[in-house]
Amino acid sequence: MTQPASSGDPSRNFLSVTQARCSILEAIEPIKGWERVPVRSALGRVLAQDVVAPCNVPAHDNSAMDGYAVRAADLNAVGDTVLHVVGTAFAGRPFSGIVGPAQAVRIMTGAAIPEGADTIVVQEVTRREGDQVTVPPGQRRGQNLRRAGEDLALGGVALAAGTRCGPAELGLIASLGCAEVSVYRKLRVAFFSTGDEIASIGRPLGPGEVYDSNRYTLFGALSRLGCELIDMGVIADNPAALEAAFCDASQAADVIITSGGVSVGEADFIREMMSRMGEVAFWKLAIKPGRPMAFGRIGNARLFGLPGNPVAVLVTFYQFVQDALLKLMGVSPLPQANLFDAVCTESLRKQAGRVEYLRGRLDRSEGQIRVATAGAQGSGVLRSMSEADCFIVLPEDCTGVQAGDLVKVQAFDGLI
Ligand SMILES: Nc1nc2c(c(=O)[nH]1)N[C@H]1C(S)=C(S)[C@@H](COP(=O)(O)OP(=O)(O)OC[C@H]3O[C@@H](n4cnc5c(N)ncnc54)[C@H](O)[C@@H]3O)O[C@H]1N2
Ligand code: MOO
Repeated sequence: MTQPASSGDPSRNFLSVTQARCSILEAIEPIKGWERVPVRSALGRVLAQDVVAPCNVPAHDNSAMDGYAVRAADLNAVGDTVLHVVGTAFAGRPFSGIVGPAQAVRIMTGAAIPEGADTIVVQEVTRREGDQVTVPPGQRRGQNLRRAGEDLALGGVALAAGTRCGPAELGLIASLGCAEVSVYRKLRVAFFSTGDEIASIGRPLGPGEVYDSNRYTLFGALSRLGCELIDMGVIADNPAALEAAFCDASQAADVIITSGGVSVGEADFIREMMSRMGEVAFWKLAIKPGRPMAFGRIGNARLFGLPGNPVAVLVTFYQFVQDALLKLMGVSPLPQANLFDAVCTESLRKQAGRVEYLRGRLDRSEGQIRVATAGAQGSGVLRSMSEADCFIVLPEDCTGVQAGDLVKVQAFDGLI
């Protein structure tokens, strides 16, 4: 899809947030390369192949409780049963004999169920005298047993390709005895800031300059995703330097992310350069902040030209770029947007025709989820972004909110 040139009417040619998300996700496929890595190195990585269980987990029937392994057929339905204790089974040190009629084996949690036994009686209800144990009525055949393969069955898919590995997945892979897994190679992301006024940290600001914060927010967001970063620094509003940067980035990276220069100002020629060197599918969105955001490609590299305003960078990153990167990294299915209702404690002005993302703070006290804005909402105000714990998401058709109205919020937990 290529967005038509502006007709001069500012309300036209703005792509909706939903359309933009869909066309970005439709346009990209997971990268192809993968590698074998040791289990611990798989943290945060995406499985490129199913992990098929090479054994049962647990490997053998075992006891879920400390107690006695018995034969249900021996137990009296109404009165007590006295059994002869013939041995002990520890976790890792099984009882090697067979439990015969009227016999029991002392057993610990995790120990293999001895042959002949089919039921575990929990220690607390029994009475032990010498080598005899008294079992009360009311036991159920098969109780307190963990069956071989009840967690993961031999030959079954323990983890599907596309799963992003967290702590539970590392443990699960280890529980199968696997030392290595196949994961997609790391996504290579090149990023740079643009603008003559952008100064790198470490030197005093010149007249009219601002310190580059976008490369640091992007560094943080991309590092969390586990991308291989190619930080290309700050590129001035100079066509030759920009062209060289795009050329290098498109050869080295799967994805190029820039900030600044995508609006309509006289030094905003990033977008034109992107179109000349590659292809820009669209660049004007019905969103605030983040209205000028270019999506396209240069060569084989996907391209996200984010706006310069620091909060617009973060909003567009989390609403469009992050899921696109996850899809490229092989994640399937993509995480669901964590949207829920909250009572807005203040009135908010809103212009129809665009989705607005306000920085909010949630209050979950007193049995109700409430939200208020987290300070000044200008697109350059990073402080309120840092103090926020959610976005308040006001849909396109909303024309304002009264205090006490329900609004949709998107918590930063799991998103940022
Ligand atoms: N006539 C119009 N002007 C603007 C429009 C518009 O539609 N018509 N859109 C506004 C919106 S919305 C945004 S967002 C900005 C985005 O413009 P650019 O992507 O061209 O961004 P710049 O002009 O380069 O910078 C905007 C702002 O952000 C500061 N900035 C840029 N890079 C960084 C950085 N790496 N670290 C910190 N701060 C940065 C820059 O100094 C500017 O203040 O355009 C509006 N204008
Ligand atoms: O959309 Mo701009 O990103 O409002 O500041």
